[in-house]
Amino acid sequence: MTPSSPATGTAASPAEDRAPVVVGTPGSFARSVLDERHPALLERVRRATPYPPELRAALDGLLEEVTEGVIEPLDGTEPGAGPWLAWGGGHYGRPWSEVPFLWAESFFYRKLLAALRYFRPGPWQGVDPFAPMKAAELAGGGVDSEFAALDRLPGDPPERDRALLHAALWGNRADLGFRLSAGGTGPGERATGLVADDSARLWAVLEASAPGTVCLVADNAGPELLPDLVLADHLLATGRAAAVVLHLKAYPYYVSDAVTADVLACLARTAAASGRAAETGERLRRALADGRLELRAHPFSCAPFGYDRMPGDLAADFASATLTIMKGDLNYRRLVGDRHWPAETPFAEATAYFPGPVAALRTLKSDVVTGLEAPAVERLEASEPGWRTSGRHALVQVSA
Ligand SMILES: O=P(O)(O)OC[C@@]1(O)O[C@H](CO)[C@@H](O)[C@@H]1O
Repeated sequence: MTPSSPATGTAASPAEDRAPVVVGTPGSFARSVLDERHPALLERVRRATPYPPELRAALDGLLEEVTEGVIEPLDGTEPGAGPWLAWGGGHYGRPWSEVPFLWAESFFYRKLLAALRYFRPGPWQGVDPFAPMKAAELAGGGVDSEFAALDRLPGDPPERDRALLHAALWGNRADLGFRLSAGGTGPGERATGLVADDSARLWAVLEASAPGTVCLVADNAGPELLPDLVLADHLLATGRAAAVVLHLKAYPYYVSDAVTADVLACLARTAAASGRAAETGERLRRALADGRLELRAHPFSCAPFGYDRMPGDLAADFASATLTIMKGDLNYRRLVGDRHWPAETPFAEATAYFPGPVAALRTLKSDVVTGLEAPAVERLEASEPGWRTSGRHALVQVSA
C-alpha cells in the first residue's frame, strides 16, 4: 500500500496552528490509552490464549518497550516492514507519547501482531489474538436482546429507519478497547439526544438519486457489526442502495475491529437465531452470494493516517458511492483528522477533501470533534467534563 504521500506527522500543515495533532500529552486521554490501555491489552491477550514461550517473551518485550522504552522499528525480516520504515520516519527512537497518537496506536497494534507471528508462515499465522474476546461478546446475551428487538421494530417506515440507524449508531458503544481502562466497565449510561443530528440529510442523500452503491466503513465486530449488517440489509431492502460495499480491516486492529471472519461469525449467529434476525441473516447471505453485499479489506484500513492521505483506488471507491457511511470513533478521527479542532469547526470543512458524500455515525470516545453548535459545547463543558471521551454521547453528521 502506498499512501498518496509519506507522512511523518511532523510536517507543517495549514491546519496545524488551528488544530494541533493529538499526541500523548501528560494528563490527556491519549496518554491514558498509551499508559493504561495498551499494557492492559497485552495482559488480556496473554491471558486469553496459551501462547508458547517465545511468543510470550515477545509480548513481554513489547510491554517493556511501551512502558519504559522508545519506539523501535519492526524487525527487518517482518513481512510488510518496509512501508512502516518509510511511514515512521522521525518517530523511531522517540517515546510513544511524543508522536502522533493515531500513528502510535496503529503501530502498537502492528507490533502486537508481529510479536504473535500473525504475518509469518507457521502455526500462528493468521490467528486473531482478539478472537476469544470477540467470540465472548458475540455469544453474550446482549446480542439475543438485540435480535428480540428486531421482532418489535416499528411498522411506520420513518420510525423503522430511525430505529435501525440508531441501532447502528449506538452499537458503536460496543468497543472492547473501552473495557480496558478506568475500571473496565465500558461506557457510561447513554445520553438522550445526539450532539449533532443530520439523520434527515442522510436519508435525503440516499433518496436523491437512483439506487447506487453505499460504502459502509465498518468499525467493531459482534454487537456493533450486527446492527451495521442489519442497516446494510435495510438499505438494500428499501431500495436506498442497489449494492453495499462493506469495508473491513485488513488485519486485527484496535482490539475489536471487524475483519472478514467477524462478518461470517455474525452470519452464523443469525443462522442460529429465529424470527427477523434469522430472516435478515438469510437475506444477507444471499446478498453476499450474489454480489449486492461486497466485502473489501483495503490495506489502508490499518494505516496510521487520516483518510486525507488515502490512495487513489480507495478514493475512487468512495467517489463512486452515493454515500459513504463511516462508523465509529477511530474512523471519525481518521475522517476529520486526529486533531484538537475547535468543536465548532464545520464538519464539511474538516471533510472537504473527501471525494464524495460522507456521513459519520459515531459515539464520542476521544478528544476529536467537529460540527457542534457553540451553545451545546458550552453546556457540555460546564456540565460534564468527560463528555468527549465517555462514550455517552453520539452524533450523525453528513457532508454532501
Ligand atoms: O473506533 P471505535 O471502536 O469507536 O473507538 C476506538 C477507540 O476506543 O480507540 C481509541 C483508544 O484506543 C479511542 O480514540 C477510540 O475511542
